[in-house]
Amino acid sequence: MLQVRTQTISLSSAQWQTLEKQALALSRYIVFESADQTSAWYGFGATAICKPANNAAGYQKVANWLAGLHQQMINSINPEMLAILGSFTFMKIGKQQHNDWQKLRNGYFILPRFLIKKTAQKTDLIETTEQQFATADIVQDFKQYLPQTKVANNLDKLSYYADAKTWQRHVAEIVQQIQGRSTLEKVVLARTLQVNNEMDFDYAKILTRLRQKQLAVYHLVLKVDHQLFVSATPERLVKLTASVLQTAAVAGTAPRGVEKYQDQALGTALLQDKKNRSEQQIVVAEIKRRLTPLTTHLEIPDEPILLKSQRVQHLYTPIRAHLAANENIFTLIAALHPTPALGGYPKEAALTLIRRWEPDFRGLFGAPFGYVTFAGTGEFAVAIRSMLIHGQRAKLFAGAGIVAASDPKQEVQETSLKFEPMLTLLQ
Ligand SMILES: C=C(O[C@@H]1C=C(C(=O)O)C=C[C@H]1O)C(=O)O
Repeated sequence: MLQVRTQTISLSSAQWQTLEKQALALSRYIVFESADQTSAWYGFGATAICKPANNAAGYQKVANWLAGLHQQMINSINPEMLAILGSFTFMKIGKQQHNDWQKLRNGYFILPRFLIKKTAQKTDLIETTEQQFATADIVQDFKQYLPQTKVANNLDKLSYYADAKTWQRHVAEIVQQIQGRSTLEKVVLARTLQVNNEMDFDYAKILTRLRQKQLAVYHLVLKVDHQLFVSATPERLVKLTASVLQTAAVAGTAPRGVEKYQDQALGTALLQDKKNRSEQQIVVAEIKRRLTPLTTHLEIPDEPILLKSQRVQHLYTPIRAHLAANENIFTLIAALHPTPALGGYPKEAALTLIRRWEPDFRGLFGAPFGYVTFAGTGEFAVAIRSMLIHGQRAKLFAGAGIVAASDPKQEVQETSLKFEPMLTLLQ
């Protein structure tokens, strides 16, 4: 049996800061803040957990788990008020490469013990339990549940390690393969930057900087035991409200300009650049092909526009459609992930090259991270601009789309730029 209750609450920003410090002392804490910053979910602790396993059956496993939770629910609440949150993995890969990701290696979904749902209008606290509620008062229960924390005052002393030379050679190898194989068009290759600290990283400070420094992007956080995964991504995989879905083709990258005129010039050049346009067109065409059997009223604009975040801008095509009967958010994710924005084209050939040439297992990097309500609505972002931290070590991930016309040196620069959102949270 599953018991649920909710209450509208109000939290000052000072109370929120204290609350998040306490949350980070829990063994599980999860955050999904939408890119427009008008809605957010926060999950504290866990009433139930599902590890999807990193293969295609994982989507169905989470769908079944959610349906089972729904059946056990004995009281009736608005099903939009209750959600599971979590992440799938980027892809299936050999066992030995899972080490770094520990409990996250197969993906991780949580029915939180307490949830906070924030919208522009109100903030709600939601409690779930498989037992009886501890007290009659939900706020009292929440306070008792949160651990008391000691405040760490860590002075960071950082060192960096990235093997950009080797990666550049791998990019050159892939460019050659694409040029030599008429069927292979694009491969997204990622690299990592390791940042070591003399002290443990201060997780609360990192999340404070995430809100201060990374604007107009999704904020994704998943803490399990001592590991913290963080992403500040501009990229939506899918949002489903009632029966309307929204997704996007995001690919092709240019820096932001310091001055407005520079920024506009860089944006215009990106919109006119043949290599970047073809990189992005591959994504648009493939999303269209994959969504056609699952949807009706598919709307795709002819021309991309620009999607700007703090340090980079991308070519961006917003896509809308109506969901066909019998489809749901899980079948959408299964069809869409990974789009050629993160995998490549054709998908299987690209994934084979990623397995062969990437030094690190992607884990949750580039994976679908999001929430699904008990009404079946929800949203998943693509967890790029992300890192995995464990105590004194942080591993940052960044990838770039490689096509026949790619210059390996430029791809190194592009991925360096894509490390910055996470670097600014550490420095
Ligand atoms: C893979 C990343 O980004 C993706 C690749 C892009 C590109 O190749 O231009 C642009 C946006 C994202 O779809 C990343 O940021 O790590």
